[in-house]
Amino acid sequence: MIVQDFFNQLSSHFLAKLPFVAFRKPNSLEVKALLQKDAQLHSVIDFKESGFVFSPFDTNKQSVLFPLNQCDVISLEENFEDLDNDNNDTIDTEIDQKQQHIQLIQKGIKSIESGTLKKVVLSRVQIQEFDKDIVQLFKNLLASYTTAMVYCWYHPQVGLWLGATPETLLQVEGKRFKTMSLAGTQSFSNSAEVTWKTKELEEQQLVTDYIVSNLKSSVSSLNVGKLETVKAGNLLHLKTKISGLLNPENGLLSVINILHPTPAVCGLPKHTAKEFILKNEGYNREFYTGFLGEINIKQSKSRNTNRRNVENNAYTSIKTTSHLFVNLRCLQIKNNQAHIYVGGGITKDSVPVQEWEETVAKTKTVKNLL
Ligand SMILES: C=C(O[C@H]1C=CC=C(C(=O)O)[C@@H]1O)C(=O)O
Repeated sequence: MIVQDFFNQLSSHFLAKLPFVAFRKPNSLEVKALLQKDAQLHSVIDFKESGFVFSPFDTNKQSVLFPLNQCDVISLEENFEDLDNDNNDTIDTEIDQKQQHIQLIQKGIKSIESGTLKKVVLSRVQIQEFDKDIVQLFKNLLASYTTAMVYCWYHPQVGLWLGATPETLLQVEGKRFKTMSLAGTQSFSNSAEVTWKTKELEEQQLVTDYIVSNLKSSVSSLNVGKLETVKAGNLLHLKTKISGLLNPENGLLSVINILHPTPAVCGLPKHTAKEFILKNEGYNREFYTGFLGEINIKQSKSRNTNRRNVENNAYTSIKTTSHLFVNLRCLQIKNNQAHIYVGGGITKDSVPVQEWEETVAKTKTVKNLL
């Protein structure tokens, strides 16, 4: 498909107030869009549906589905130029927000010191004027973040969200699954030498341990990779890849229930942290730190694509795949304003002002493109 046609279709769908999602998975050239044919709001019932899911942080609330059989699917292969948007290095001067967020972090630390809470991820929303073209903003995200899941999601009854997230929640192909423990943040300073402090190493280890111990009884051949440093925009994170085979009795829903929300976006113990967040953050996260992506998509896989082995091409198999991402580094556009959502993991060793600065650095992922 021609680039201009693809984006024109997104624009007309948006103008017609019809639901759509356009996205590009990490390190891929394919930008795909599901254009729902009518404006109906579909909910996910049991994660056995096929289509694109958009789920909130609070799973007591509704997860939205764009059912594959109700959508036109279009796609595009394009190498978007890396624009390197390091300009616009604005310093956040919202003093009220700063004091308020620091107080929230201090409350979190106090609660960790005096109770059962080990870690809590505390966040805020930063609002700024926005009156530009949505499709252009999506193109800028595509050009800037080639290793992230970049998306633009719209439903007239729910809202308009865009983001460039570095975090996979769950990838399933047949019985094979992959997930990751992603936590700990520092700014990227162009140096090959990266050192991590104990606070970040421990914060990320808590996430890895949680995922591994909770998945153990539902999977086999569990493999925990080496600790890596990964770059996401202007930030670095610690990451551990985790993979294995799902036990036959475990469907997508049961694994999502184990993983979401992970201590990378909620905390530990999960329920105490979630309660603390819902009671103290003072705003509604909505879909920030929820998850999004395709579920139960049938894909044909050729076992051998070597042309000399033509007879092997007969062994093409159909696999069901799902790929869900945690909704981070995202924003919502409402009434000509951009609502940018950012947070960070708080532990007993957190320094409130540094945690504030981390959230400021995280806003830049999307703020620099507005
Ligand atoms: C909650 C966010 O990031 C999570 C993912 C990576 C690193 C994080 C951290 O260092 O705190 C967070 O756990 C966010 O970006 O809003």
